[in-house]
Amino acid sequence: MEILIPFDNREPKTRLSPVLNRDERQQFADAMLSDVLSAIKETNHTPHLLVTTPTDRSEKVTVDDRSLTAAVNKFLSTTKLPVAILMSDLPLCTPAVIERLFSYETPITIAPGLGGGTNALVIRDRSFSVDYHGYSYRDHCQHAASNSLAVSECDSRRLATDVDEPTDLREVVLHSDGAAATWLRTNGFSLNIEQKSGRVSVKRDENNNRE
Ligand SMILES: Nc1nc2c(ncn2[C@@H]2O[C@H](COP(=O)(O)OP(=O)(O)OP(=O)(O)O)[C@@H](O)[C@H]2O)c(=O)[nH]1
Ligand SMILES: C[C@H](OP(=O)(O)O)C(=O)O
Repeated sequence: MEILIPFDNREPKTRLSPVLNRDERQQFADAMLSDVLSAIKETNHTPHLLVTTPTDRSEKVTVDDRSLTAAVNKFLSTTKLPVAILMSDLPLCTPAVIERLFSYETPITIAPGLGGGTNALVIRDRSFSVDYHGYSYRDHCQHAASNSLAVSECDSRRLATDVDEPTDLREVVLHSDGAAATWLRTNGFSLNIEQKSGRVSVKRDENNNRE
């Protein structure tokens, strides 16, 4: 099956601005995309990048500079079904969880993100369209219900872990050895135990200042 991966690397991951400058956010977003593509390559599915600007990557590419929702819906209106949509900021994803995503037979499968987003979708019915941002998981479930489409939830920690905010970096360093984790380690990020709370966090080496 084709897996569409929307990717906009013009001004990516703005919520990581407190810890990464623009150049670093672009490198890190690109590393996360590499992890997602590496996982897909270990499956029989075919990646298809939906990008906002041309890319040198060797995968099948569609360039569309419209907003995320508009570009994905345009793609859905013309593509063959079923199709999957997988976000690029899921560096913990593995071939096994990608395969699991396809194991449900309902018209719609959704892997929700922590915080209410929609990290992955499998769409088998043409009456479905996307509406990203906010609590899009709930919106997508409601949209499916209003079209009488059954939904399966793919409940996966790895697919739920989208990297949006500085605290999410901890999950990457803890649970991955891929390109994004390597980028973080190379750029001075390591695990830390907070003295007061005993909670695990990441800290950045002082010699790796983001300025
Ligand atoms: N093609 C396309 N992809 C997008 C667009 N906006 C976001 N994406 C991709 O959609 C996925 C989820 O996006 P977000 O989590 O909001 O990531 P982001 O926009 O880079 O991060 P923030 O600036 O922090 O919101 C990622 O794979 C992004 O690269 C867009 O306008 N067009
Ligand atoms: C695209 C958006 O991502 P988030 O902002 O939740 O990471 C969503 O999943 O609706």
